[in-house]
Amino acid sequence: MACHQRLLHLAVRVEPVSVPAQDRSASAQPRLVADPSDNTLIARELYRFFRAGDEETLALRGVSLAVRRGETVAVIGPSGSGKSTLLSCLAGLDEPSGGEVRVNGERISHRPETERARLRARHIGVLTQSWNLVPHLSVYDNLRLARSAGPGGRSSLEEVLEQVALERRAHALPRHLSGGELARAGLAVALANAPAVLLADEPTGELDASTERRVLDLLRAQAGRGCAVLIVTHSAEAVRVADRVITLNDGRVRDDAT
Ligand SMILES: Nc1ncnc2c1ncn2[C@@H]1O[C@H](COP(=O)(O)OP(=O)(O)OP(=O)(O)O)[C@@H](O)[C@H]1O
Repeated sequence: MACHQRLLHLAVRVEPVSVPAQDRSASAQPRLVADPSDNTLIARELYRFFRAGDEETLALRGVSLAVRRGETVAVIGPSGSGKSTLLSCLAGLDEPSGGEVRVNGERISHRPETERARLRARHIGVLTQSWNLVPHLSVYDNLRLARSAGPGGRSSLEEVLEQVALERRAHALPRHLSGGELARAGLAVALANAPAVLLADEPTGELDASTERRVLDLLRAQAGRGCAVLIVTHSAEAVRVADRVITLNDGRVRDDAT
């Protein structure tokens, strides 16, 4: 069998099944808690195979994890270890080749893209370094747009802006914001629909130390409000504030409890 066929075979052979914890290796074992409803975000045995021309990569090799309500988890690992691929699969932005992702009890993987987008809008806030801001809209209008795409939330948009201490910049355009303000505006957009899960990909990469700390504090505060927060990061500070650290290596999990 050609190499890519072997990899694809391996990837699609993995069934999205519930494997008893004792049957899994310690490294792949999701941290399932006694009350399964506390596991807001669950990934089981995720595989992701890429082929670009002759180049074939198995970016995720059986990644399992769970994040509870109110928990902040940092995902670290060397460049190319699969962190962003994992986040994309968790967010339903990408489809795993095998395995499954559940958010708030609903399966988000292996569904049509429109269905994944609907589930993401309902359950997940995503924060990336591009901040997901429409450049010609004010911070407030960006927030309004994000809310119109989802189920809304109990807080008013003004309250969401207060949560990230940006109420005074509500009418500013993104290009007039500082780096820290941009990060907080991106966070406000991610929070527009009161998500149960907040996924952040290198949210503090470009920020100075004190701004970074402020953004991390805001992410942790969301966990304090009951969100399950997962941060992909290279930042030692993010690792320090996390309740738990998951290390990826070559597409596999090594779970280091902190
Ligand atoms: N769309 C794609 N097509 C082909 N290969 C991809 C694609 N996306 C990711 N990969 C490969 O999958 C592997 C994991 O990439 P990923 O971006 O997830 O790593 P990462 O840990 O986030 O890296 P970094 O810390 O540098 O951002 C890498 O070998 C990468 O080249």
